[in-house]
Amino acid sequence: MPNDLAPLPTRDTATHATDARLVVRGLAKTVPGGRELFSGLDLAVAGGELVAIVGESGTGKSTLLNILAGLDEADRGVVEVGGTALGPLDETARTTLRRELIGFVFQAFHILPYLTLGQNVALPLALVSPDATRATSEAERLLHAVGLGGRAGDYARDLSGGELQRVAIARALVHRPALILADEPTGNLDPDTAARVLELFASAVREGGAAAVIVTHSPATAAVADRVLTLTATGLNASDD
Ligand SMILES: Nc1ncnc2c1ncn2[C@@H]1O[C@H](COP(=O)(O)OP(=O)(O)OP(=O)(O)O)[C@@H](O)[C@H]1O
Repeated sequence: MPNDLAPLPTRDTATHATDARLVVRGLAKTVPGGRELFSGLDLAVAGGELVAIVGESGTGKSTLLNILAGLDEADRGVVEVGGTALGPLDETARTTLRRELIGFVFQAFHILPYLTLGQNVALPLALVSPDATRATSEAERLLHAVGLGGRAGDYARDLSGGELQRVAIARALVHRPALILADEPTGNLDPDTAARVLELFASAVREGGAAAVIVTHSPATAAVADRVLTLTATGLNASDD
């Protein structure tokens, strides 16, 4: 599949020893009340690699995803996406980076109810590419892939929770982001649909060369990942199973 999106920002080779699309170093976060969610967390995710993060409720998985997205701040540490450190960026530059380099499947990143499914899915690509025809056709292709072929003209306000989740997955993939962040991406789907959508998600990540981080409680979702890491107060640990 062609990819004529803008090139990733130039990498500072002096500080990047790997080809990781996502690099996290020494991340620390203490929440009000004094509880430490993580202390000195390190993570590198390569292009085409899918990492699942699991862990008990309240260990900070969603908070970590928000920090990786530049939506929340760590107390210490560095997050680099596509070779660019988020910390020094102002809010405008962070928004631009998020738009160009990150695809989200978050509950909070709502599908817009008064746009059609096609418009919702095309939006991230339309924002970074002048080729509206391509954005429309890519959106239709991805809607078909998530089982919503022929529904591009329907309004998002009329969809079920599981249908909306599939639209969110299509929307996260459409602009071929460097990094895909997903929070329980199949949480509202029946097992068969979840398996199909996960398969699409995993092959889009591998073929498109994105780095993907998925937070999940679902063993079936974790099973498609290349690495499963468990978040505890001491950091991210490789899972035994
Ligand atoms: N800004 C904040 N102020 C106070 N507490 C916070 C803040 N952000 C996160 N927390 C707390 O940090 C903990 C981690 O929350 P988070 O939602 O990241 O956990 P999680 O591992 O994703 O949990 P779950 O699996 O239940 O979704 C929770 O106890 C939450 O209340």
